[in-house]
Amino acid sequence: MQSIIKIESLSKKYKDADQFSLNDVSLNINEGEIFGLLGPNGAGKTTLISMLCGLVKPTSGHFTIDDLDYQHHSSKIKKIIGVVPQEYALYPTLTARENLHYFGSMYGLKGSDLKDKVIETLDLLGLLKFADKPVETFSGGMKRRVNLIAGILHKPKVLFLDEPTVGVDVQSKNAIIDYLKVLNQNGTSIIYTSHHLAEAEDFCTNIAILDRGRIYAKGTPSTLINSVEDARNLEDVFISLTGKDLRDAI
Ligand SMILES: Nc1ncnc2c1ncn2[C@@H]1O[C@H](COP(=O)(O)OP(=O)(O)OP(=O)(O)O)[C@@H](O)[C@H]1O
Repeated sequence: MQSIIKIESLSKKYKDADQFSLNDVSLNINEGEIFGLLGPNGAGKTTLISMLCGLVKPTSGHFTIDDLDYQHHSSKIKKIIGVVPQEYALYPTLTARENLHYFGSMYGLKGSDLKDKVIETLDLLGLLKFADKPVETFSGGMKRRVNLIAGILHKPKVLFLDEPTVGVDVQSKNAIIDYLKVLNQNGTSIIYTSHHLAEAEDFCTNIAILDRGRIYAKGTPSTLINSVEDARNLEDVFISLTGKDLRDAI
């Protein structure tokens, strides 16, 4: 299988921080995968995704996306990736349609291509009848779905999602996961973070468990479960690897 992302010894130490938030991480992600980055609060998941999306500069190390070196081809990389951030990246007073036309045009879409794509995806995610309502009137689950559409209008080859189902009800979660599965079947490689271990167990083809800026384990969900004695599910693996201590820190 062909690698879509190759990460070599990637590290990040934020300005004025005492410790590395990501420490010497190396990882290969294959084309066509749904790859889950799991870990406790503060493990380094957002830091890793933010570096891969070009939002945070690595302190050291190297990575390529679709064989494009991030140091020399960042603008080419930006064209082939989609990013769905943890925080809503939407204009609250604009309608869903206006928000999506704005984000689509930023990716170079225009005319009937953009108009039709917005209608099609709003419909697929159950939002077409709310297309002309301001996003500030939407529930959390509806905002999450618009946030997702904003990241995929340009049909990215690689899609990064940071906790795409946080704070939503089961119905919205299922709509989001089902839509992501369709995107993946149509050729988009997916890298996502989540705290929903049962969701990740069902959804991901491969998983890396991070803690304290390092990768503790990686493999398919079933390989990881079989590698830990008496583990019944991914949550047992997670607790066995990362322990029960709270990760409160400021
Ligand atoms: N801009 C920043 N400046 C300084 N430290 C930061 C910054 N962003 C994150 N950190 C620190 O880096 C570490 C990793 O944070 P990160 O947000 O990547 O973890 P995470 O696994 O995504 O956590 P969560 O599950 O809570 O979202 C934490 O200790 C955090 O406090």
